Amino acid sequence: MFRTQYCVCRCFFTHNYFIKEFDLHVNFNDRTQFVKEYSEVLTSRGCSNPEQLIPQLEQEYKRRRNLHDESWERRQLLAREYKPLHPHLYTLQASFLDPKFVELTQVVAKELGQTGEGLTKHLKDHHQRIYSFPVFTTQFCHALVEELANYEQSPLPKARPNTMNAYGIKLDELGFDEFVTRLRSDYLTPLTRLLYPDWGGGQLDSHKAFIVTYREGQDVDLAYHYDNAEVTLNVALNGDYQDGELYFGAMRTEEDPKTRRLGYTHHLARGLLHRGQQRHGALPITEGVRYNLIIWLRSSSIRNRQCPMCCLEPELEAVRQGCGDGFTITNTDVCSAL
Ligand SMILES: O=C(O)CCC(=O)C(=O)O
Ligand SMILES: [Fe+2]
Repeated sequence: MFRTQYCVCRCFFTHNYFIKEFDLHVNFNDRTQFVKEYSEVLTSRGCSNPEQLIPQLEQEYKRRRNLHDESWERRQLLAREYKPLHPHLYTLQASFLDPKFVELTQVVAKELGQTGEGLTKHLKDHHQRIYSFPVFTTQFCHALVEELANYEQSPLPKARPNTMNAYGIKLDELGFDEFVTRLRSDYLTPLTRLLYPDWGGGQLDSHKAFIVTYREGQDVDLAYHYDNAEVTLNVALNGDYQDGELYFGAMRTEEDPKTRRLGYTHHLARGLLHRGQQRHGALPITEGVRYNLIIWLRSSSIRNRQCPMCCLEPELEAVRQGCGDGFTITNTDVCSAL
């Protein structure tokens, strides 16, 4: 018997620590390495004493070490204690989806190909392999935002969605795991198989799904970055805010001239697909609150060969619960083989 275990790459514990005040990603092994490697650049960005940043880096290390176990515990707690405002939202139904999205995925699944009318009618090509299309009905988006606000206002614990966005909601913890898995396998995979075959688009086997929120007094923008994903879906869940556009640059492995950025304005209920390794960021909102659903779509067939964060062959560490960062190892299960 073979057993697949989900893993993280060990670089998660040492790489890509984001220092928001100085808009800098750093690697952190220990004090000496950090001071030696980053003092100069931090000083040039106005940091008077780089050593003062060490406690926050040590705290982030601890958060990362305990992340998967603590996340699993929060998930159990929320399942017991959280009272959903709209319980029906938690099971994906075709009626939540824009009929144009359903048609689009059916056209693609039937392999009518790139020239099929349903494809060109509903899928907008923004160049650089970035595509947008309708995803949900506006009624569904309104109800989901009400649900999210209900949870935000509850006294129950909330985790930051990822290492850069400090505010938002991890959807697996709130009970949306089945929902996102069905969305991924029944609707998104036909599209990603066609559009990103070279990024494992036909072999997506896990995801990390979260809501990012931007509001005055919390995060209002997001620094330029790449995702821990092969392909990313980003859906706008509301429209009552000002500004907050996305901008895209070059792929992570390519030179990135600042002059060649592609802008994108979110539209309520519309989704955007892009390669996770294409650099992007979000400009500040100037009014209101912005809620977006982000799904980092992952393919172990791609990432088991090269980690998208350290760019090396991943050094795997199994997680006890959940899907880790979507890497896998397959073990022979000795007990069941006996
Ligand atoms: O703010 C957005 O719409 C983009 C968020 C994003 O890029 C991310 O969370 O990885
Ligand atoms: Fe991103």
